[in-house]
Amino acid sequence: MSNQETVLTLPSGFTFDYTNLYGEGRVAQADVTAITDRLQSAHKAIEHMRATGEVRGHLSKDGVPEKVLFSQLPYVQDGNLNSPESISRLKEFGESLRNKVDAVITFGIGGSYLGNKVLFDVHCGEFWNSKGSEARQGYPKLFFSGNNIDPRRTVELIEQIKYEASSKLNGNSTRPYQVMLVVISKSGSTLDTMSTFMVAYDTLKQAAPTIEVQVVAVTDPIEGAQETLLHKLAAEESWPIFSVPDGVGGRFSVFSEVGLVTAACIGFDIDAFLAGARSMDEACKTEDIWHNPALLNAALKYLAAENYGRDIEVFMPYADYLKSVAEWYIQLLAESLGKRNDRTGREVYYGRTPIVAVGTTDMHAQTQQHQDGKHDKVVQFVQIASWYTDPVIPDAFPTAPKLSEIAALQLSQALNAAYEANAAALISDNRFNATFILPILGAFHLGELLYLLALSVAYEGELANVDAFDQPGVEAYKRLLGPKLKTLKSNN
Ligand SMILES: O=P(O)(O)OC[C@H]1O[C@H](O)[C@H](O)[C@@H](O)[C@@H]1O
Repeated sequence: MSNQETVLTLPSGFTFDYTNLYGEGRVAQADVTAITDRLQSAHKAIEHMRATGEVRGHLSKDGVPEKVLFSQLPYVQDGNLNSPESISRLKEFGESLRNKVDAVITFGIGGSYLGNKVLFDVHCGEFWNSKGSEARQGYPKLFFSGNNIDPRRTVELIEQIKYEASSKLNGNSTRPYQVMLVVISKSGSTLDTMSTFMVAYDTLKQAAPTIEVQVVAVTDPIEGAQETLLHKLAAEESWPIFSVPDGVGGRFSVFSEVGLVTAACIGFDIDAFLAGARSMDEACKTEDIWHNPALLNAALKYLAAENYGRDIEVFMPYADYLKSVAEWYIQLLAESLGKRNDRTGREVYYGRTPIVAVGTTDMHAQTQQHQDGKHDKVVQFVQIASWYTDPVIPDAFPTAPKLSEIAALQLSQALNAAYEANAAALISDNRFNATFILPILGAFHLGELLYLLALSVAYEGELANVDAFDQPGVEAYKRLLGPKLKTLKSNN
């Protein structure tokens, strides 16, 4: 098989290069041919999911049939979860913060955090909060909390906000420092999120009049007997509410108001992001596996695990600001596919253990294991084809020949050479790897990438016959944790 046939490039330029995953000694043509019928059934099942929201065998936490609606999110239409009206409301919300709100703290964990962090990293980078308001185009600083119950960081974040509110950093402003707490929880009562939120809310409220606190809630909008605690609280306190819609699990919610609220707070291009997701969804409507990136990715990873024992997936972008995509993917892969039972109830212990890595960073840390450890991994690279800024390495020390050797190269050339060398070294010992290539690092291609991965696990759930949309395993510790907290409180 020639190289050309193992690279799938979409009209947008988004590319899936699976040269080092498919062919002689790798996942073979015969492996794919052997599951032709199952690929077709998987495709039909996903078409059915798109059209109706129904996924065979999927039950909610309460054991009742539940729709799966994430594939509707890229389509902004009246009557859809994302409608022209809801998107306008988000944009107006974002605009209303400009030059008015100094800092936003979003509280959330799992699906209520990971996607938001991706949008923040890609749009804002590392230094957003150190920039002046003008460089942020009037959008607020943005901090994350609730992603752990860490006492030290929680206190340090609050101290930082108080420090920022001091007149020195507040541009000697006479008005109070405006802080917006965005509390995100689908279930509305997650310990990590709510405990840190309550600490911050209470402490920052006490800093009045130097600090003024507003709260926005993002939660399941359902009312009545099943209303979430956060929804009830928001209604009582008159906090604005955005929705984590029914049928959209946390790990798929970056395309819903969960991710889009954060996007609005920082001026991230919501339209381009959803357009990218939409464009990927369109590309994945063909049943021809060789032209459908999500089906192809799912099939190759499934076969690599089942037929070749490659049941660890190292997700390794060559870009600092995509590390959070790897972290987001951890939850997506682990909660969707890590299943004890298949849909018939048979014990299968399915799934691939996800690992976060970053190139080139982890070439100096993990690569030893990838190259010489067990043959049990697929390394999934992500590469950026073209960078907005790309300095040339200067010949700063001409008397040092070793350094002069790399002078005149652009940083991206050095980065790409390192990636290519890593991929080639791995495959030279039959260590499976594949690469997603984004033409540039921006909202559209990010939407393509995240949506591809989300749809891919939906396909793989079908191939492995597991429910990709539940997470019963996380209930085990929760059943122990609740009583533990009660005992602690009664002993205090
Ligand atoms: O959004 P929340 O209801 O607060 O849930 C946050 C997270 O909680 C649990 O850990 C679930 O396993 C995750 O799927 C979820 O994303």
